[in-house]
Amino acid sequence: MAEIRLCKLRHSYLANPESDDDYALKSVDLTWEEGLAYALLGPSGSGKTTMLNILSGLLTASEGKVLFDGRDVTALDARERNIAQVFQFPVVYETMTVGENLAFPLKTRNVPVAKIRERVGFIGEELGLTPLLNRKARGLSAEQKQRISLGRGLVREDVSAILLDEPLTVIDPAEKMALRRTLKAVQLHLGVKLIYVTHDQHEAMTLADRVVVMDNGEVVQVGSPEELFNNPAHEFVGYFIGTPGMNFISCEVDGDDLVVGQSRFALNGLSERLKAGNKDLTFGIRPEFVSLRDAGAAGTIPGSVTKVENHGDEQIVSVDIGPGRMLARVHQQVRVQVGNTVHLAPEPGAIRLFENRKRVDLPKSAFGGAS
Ligand SMILES: Nc1ncnc2c1ncn2[C@@H]1O[C@H](COP(=O)(O)OP(=O)(O)OP(=O)(O)O)[C@@H](O)[C@H]1O
Repeated sequence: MAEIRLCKLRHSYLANPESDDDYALKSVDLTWEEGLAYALLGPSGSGKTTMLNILSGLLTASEGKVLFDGRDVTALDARERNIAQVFQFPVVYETMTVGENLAFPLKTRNVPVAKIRERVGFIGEELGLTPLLNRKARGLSAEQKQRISLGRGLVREDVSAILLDEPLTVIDPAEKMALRRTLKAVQLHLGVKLIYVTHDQHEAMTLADRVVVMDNGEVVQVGSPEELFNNPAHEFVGYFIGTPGMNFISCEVDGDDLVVGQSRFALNGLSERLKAGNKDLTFGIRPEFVSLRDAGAAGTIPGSVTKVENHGDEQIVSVDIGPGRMLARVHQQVRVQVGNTVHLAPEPGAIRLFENRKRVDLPKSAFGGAS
């Protein structure tokens, strides 16, 4: 399986682009490693499909190169790149049997009959299609048809990567989980590079080894699901990943402290460095790492509860702390009501600081208690 590199890639759908705003993709440099499952995650219009189509060869980028194992394939079409693509709507031949559908990409490449039989049997088994091999595709469910689409890509031993563009969109909710599990199992078993486009963070986080987060035509961060959750490189990632997303509160440096709402956090000698830069600082903490205290203490921020949302065994508590709102995700047994005054205690090791929306690299011991 090939390593894929995108070098200085830019794409505009306009004939004469003038500013950055005219580009659907703005300068992307990215390496897709062998054998890993990737999710391409971002909101609508962020450039995911554009990137996928450039990878597959359906679209030629306005600028830049696509390299497969160092070979320049920028000018080659999808077939010459050995890329298989699975779209939102399954692409199957309705009048053919499932087995004939799976065999089709091999027949058109004149693969010997015995080999075709072997590969169709193998892939049918991998995708749970064996009992359906002799059935006509017509009348099968969308989920079964999407398995066939996937199988038509996987059946070729020389396939460089399988690109999937929101493949679960038309699948019945009850069947989504099963297909996602099959995808993950097949990817692990066959070691094929999988690139999966989605705007659903849950899908991305459960399926991928690496998530490529896109916003407004740019790659904002590439990382494992854990990295994106624990160390978002950019406020957008902190906000987009997580349910609910990360809390962001505007803050400032005063003397040796970081001031957040009415609280001061000792910065352990880092204030000079932060003062030296631009002052657009944001304090970030995930709701999962905020607990509630009845009384003020070092390391807490006072505020007034404005909303309590019940989520089964947990509740999301919304607290007005003056310069903004902070959410805490706490256990159902924590007793809290709208109007209560609470003291929010962010876990010091989980506090992140952002300067001009980008995360500041700080040692874990950066934050002391509040005073
Ligand atoms: N064929 C096209 N012609 C002109 N503009 C296009 C075309 N396809 C996409 N765009 C524009 O390029 C930008 C990126 O679109 P793209 O479809 O790549 O985003 P996306 O993240 O895949 O969004 P979605 O999740 O809605 O499919 C958008 O502003 C979109 O309007």
